[in-house]
Amino acid sequence: MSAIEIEAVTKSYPAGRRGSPTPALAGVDLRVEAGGFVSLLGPSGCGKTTLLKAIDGLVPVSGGRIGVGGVAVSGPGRDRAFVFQDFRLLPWRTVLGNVAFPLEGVVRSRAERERIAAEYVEMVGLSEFAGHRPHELSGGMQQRVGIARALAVDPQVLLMDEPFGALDAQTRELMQVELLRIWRLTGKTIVFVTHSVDEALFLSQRVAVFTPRPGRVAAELEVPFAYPRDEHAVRGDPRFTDLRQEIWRLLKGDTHAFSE
Ligand SMILES: Nc1ncnc2c1ncn2[C@@H]1O[C@H](COP(=O)(O)OP(=O)(O)OP(=O)(O)O)[C@@H](O)[C@H]1O
Repeated sequence: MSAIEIEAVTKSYPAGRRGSPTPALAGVDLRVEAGGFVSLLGPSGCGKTTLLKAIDGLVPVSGGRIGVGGVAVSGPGRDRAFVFQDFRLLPWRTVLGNVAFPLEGVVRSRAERERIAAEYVEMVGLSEFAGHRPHELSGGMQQRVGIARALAVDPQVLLMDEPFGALDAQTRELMQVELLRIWRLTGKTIVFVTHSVDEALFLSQRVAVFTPRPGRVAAELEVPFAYPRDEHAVRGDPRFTDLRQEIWRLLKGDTHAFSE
């Protein structure tokens, strides 16, 4: 069964006081199977974040339909959680307090909230830092907190918007390996927005390449490497090079790929 079904989704942002409406999405069709890992790649401004927010129910679509777990999305819900590029942690709260935050209003007992939060803090390898505040952590550690916070409500779907975009190259690679470990451990469905072709190919089972704005899916490519993936083996595989070239060809606007 598909966890996420996106059918003919369009989105146009209303005109500001002087401008005209901005068409952001122009008929997106995409399915993500339960437990699947799909990356969205596309030129800047093609509507990737808009689509992710629409799946989260933060942005209403103008047309078409989005279903999650067989239910039409009409607003945010605990079956979906968002991971932001800029972490968005509460600076006055500890690591444990940040991860426990989304459980407020869901789990009555504070002790129980902290028990659940501690479980996810451990999952992302930060138990030692549970009492630290965000400013005492590196960027990679802060994003681990962001991931633990997203997992804390036990969502079906993780929506990740360039989550490693603000990290240095070495930390980014470590976080990619870490994310695959967590994905395999939890079985979540992941939709992952990135600007990095290599990151999309290393992480996901499928890559959806978008057209320039207003975006729609120009092509979907299956990534054939078995998990657990070894970075050096993947990068050294001739199929990696072929897929990489194919994606770059699409991103550079191969007219045939972008025509109807
Ligand atoms: N709240 C908004 N109001 C008006 N226009 C918006 C709003 N949010 C996004 N847009 C416009 O919609 C289009 C798609 O934006 P979006 O952020 O979804 O693209 P993106 O593919 O995620 O871009 P990037 O890769 O640069 O992050 C852009 O032209 C953007 O200016």
